[in-house]
Amino acid sequence: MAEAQVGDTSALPPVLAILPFRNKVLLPGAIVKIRVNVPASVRLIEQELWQKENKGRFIGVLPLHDRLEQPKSSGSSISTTPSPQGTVIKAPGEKERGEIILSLHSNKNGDDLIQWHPRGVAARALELEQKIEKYTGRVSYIVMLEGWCRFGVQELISTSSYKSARITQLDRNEAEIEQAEKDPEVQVLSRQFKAVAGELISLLEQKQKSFGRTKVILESWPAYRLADVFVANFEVSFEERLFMLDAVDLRQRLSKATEIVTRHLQTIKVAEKISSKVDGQLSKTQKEILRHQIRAIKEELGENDDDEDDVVALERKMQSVGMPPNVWKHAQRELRRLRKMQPQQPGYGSSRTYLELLAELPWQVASEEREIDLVAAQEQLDSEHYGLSKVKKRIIEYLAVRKLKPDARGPVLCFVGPPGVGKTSLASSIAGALGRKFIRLSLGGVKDEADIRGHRRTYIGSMPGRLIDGIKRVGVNNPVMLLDEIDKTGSDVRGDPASALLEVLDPEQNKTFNDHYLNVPFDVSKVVFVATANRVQTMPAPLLDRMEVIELPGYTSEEKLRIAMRHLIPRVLDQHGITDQHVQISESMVELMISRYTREAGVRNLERHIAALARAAAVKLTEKLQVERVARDMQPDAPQVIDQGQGPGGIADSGEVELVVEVDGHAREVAHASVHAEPLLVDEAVLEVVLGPPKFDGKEAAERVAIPGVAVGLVWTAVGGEVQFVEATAMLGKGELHLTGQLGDVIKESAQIALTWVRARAAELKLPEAEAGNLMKDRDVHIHFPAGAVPKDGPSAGVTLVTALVSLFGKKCVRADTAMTGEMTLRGLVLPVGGVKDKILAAHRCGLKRVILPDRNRKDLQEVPPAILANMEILLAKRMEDVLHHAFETGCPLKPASRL
Ligand SMILES: Nc1ncnc2c1ncn2[C@@H]1O[C@H](COP(=O)(O)OP(=O)(O)OP(=O)(O)O)[C@@H](O)[C@H]1O
Repeated sequence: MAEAQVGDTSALPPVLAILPFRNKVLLPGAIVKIRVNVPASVRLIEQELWQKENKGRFIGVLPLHDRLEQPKSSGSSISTTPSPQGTVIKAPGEKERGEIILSLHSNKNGDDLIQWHPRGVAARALELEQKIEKYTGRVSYIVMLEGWCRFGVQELISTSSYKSARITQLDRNEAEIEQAEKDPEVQVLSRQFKAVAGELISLLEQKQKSFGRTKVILESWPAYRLADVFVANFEVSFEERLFMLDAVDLRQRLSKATEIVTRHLQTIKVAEKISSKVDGQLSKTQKEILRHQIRAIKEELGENDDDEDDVVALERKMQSVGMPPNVWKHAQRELRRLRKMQPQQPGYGSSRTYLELLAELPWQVASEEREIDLVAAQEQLDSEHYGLSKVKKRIIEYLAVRKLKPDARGPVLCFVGPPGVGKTSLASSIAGALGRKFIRLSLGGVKDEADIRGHRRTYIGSMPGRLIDGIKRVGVNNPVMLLDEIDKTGSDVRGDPASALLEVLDPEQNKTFNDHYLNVPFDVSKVVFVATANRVQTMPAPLLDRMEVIELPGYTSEEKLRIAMRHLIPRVLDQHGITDQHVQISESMVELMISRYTREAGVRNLERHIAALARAAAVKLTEKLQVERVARDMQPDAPQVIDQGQGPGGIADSGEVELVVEVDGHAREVAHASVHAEPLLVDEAVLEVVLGPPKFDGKEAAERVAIPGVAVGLVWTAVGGEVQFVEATAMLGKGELHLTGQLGDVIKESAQIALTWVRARAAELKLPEAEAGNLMKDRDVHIHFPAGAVPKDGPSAGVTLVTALVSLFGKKCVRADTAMTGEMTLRGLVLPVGGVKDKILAAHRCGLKRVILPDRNRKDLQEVPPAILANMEILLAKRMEDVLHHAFETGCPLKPASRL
């Protein structure tokens, strides 16, 4: 026999024992688990279900209302029949559905009104479990009930134990259902219901991933049965459940179920939306809570740094600096990143430093440019610098152009000259004349492009380049920026700094200068660039091309004297807090300092020596102050007034009547002592004490060339010209040439040429016979360039080498006041050399009076200050014979080749 299915009404008895469901409804197909402990119901379960022979028996589950209002329906009728077993309540006829059977159900107060619903559901027990309380022995049951089919109550019979009802079966039999399902309306409604039910299942499946079985049921079960099951499983009101229970008509049931399921679906969707929002809010709140906790922990540990507040302050600062919009966007992105990080997190520090840089850069801040006053500028230049009239003229021209066209894209001024000639201070005077801030970037030794352009932030320890760093330090975007020692940048594997400089100096590109660290463009077009270099030869051509070179030659002794008297001494004394009342340096002493203590093109060392004298005077003054203090301390009885002549020692002579001991006592004490301190009178002895014995005495050349074999040459270095001695000596040997003094290849070759030339002309030069012979065969020649630690190279030592060798073998001394320079060919031609002006200045500094130059360097003499030319004898030579003719003290064996 086929097993009965839910809804199958064939096995239903006409009378069912009634289990009341208070305010609850069991629907067909639904499964509920209930605990039964009300005595009447317990008896029902025992008698109807617990007995073995009753297995599979149906009971009726009938909803029971609590204190419902009296139904308004006039058609409702209550019929209660007292019987020996109890009261019989007559239900209305089957047609009058929805009416309620009222019953008086007495509780303790005896006044509860309860109402039986006229329709219920027959149910079977799927599981049954008896529970007996341990102490009281009370019996209860756990019953799992399955709703089977709807019934209508015809008559409710109250017995002493529990109620039962005469019923009529309501759900249709199979044939009727088949018929009903053919109704197009039912079909549409079924489809609609299944569609929303399917949607609901899919949604729930996404959330719980365990609705596989439900889907199968959805596909295989008829819609009208599913409707009951779905509604049974939702939280719907009692009234709606009752409605479903009453909905025997399939159309009614399906449309109500569709409505309920749709509503449920909407509720789930809205709930999801809300919950996702709430989730977000929650996580924000959680973050806030975490932040509070971290702060509390830090406070507890005594590390209360208000990082968050700092970030807010940083943001505010960034807002106020007026970044361009694209930079501000970029900064905000970075700020968001920073906010997400903990201060301990790697990367926090670097991100913060980066943002601080963005906040500190002067995006909008500029020095207020004042109207350029050319007269004032000229006065300022004159007051700060002696001489240099050509340079000053060019600067004034430059300023004039800027005055007419402030954004003029003129070439970058580049001051070229030896150290200490005032390149840096001229640049700062330009800044003063323009009314702009001044910043100096030292580029000496910069080999890495990243030094100019910065390291990308991916590198650990990355930094902005010097340019951006300088702009940050100076705090304005239009300073005068000095690119100091621009010739000392060199390129290697780390890139070419010069190419980065090109971008900086190019007016087309520097509007959007891109520092690798900064990673956003910065406009450096308003910066006025000025460069300095010691020499132009080493500068890359494209860089040089963008500059206007202004040469600053070294100073003559006379100029140095003027500079010292007018500028250096007053400035240095002021820097040391003293005046010319404390130290007196006469012109003759400055001259001594220039000639005996310095050998430089500029005035840097001279300034240093003056500073040493100023320090000595300061010490003297301080000592005097101390003496006065000791003296005062020794007079406890005279705290207010020191009478003239009463005080011990120096105080008695001071003529002072006031003892100063107030708040600003020190300043007044200094002033007091100042007036009466003996000035330090600088004389030769003081110079020796303070500066040490003279480094140069002017006799050096005379002493060194006193032996044959020594000649004085002139060389050129990056820091200007220098005097260089060449020493040659001969000894028994195999005719070899030895060279020492850290010489380069070119200078070694020059020595070889010189020796060959002398050997070839031994007879012509009338060198002593024996010497000439030995020179050819068994003599080794050693040529040494003193200052062996300094590398030397270049061709211009040629004539000096020949002169030294001729002196050696001719046993004649070279004139002590003569220096020479020039490259020499094997045939004896003297070729021009570079750096003539610097070389002549060097000779002048060393007290040499005569300079022998290649004839073809004649034009270079125009560059030499006339004051120097006036004091020196310049001799020009076309051939080696001319040089030798000029060089020797006691006449040269060779006749000069040309008339000079
Ligand atoms: N013509 C001058 N008049 C007054 N002072 C001068 C003059 N020339 C140089 N000085 C002073 O000499 C000192 C050195 O000058 P500065 O530093 O400008 O030299 P520099 O040429 O820039 O040297 P470097 O190449 O080493 O940087 C400064 O104190 C400067 O004021």
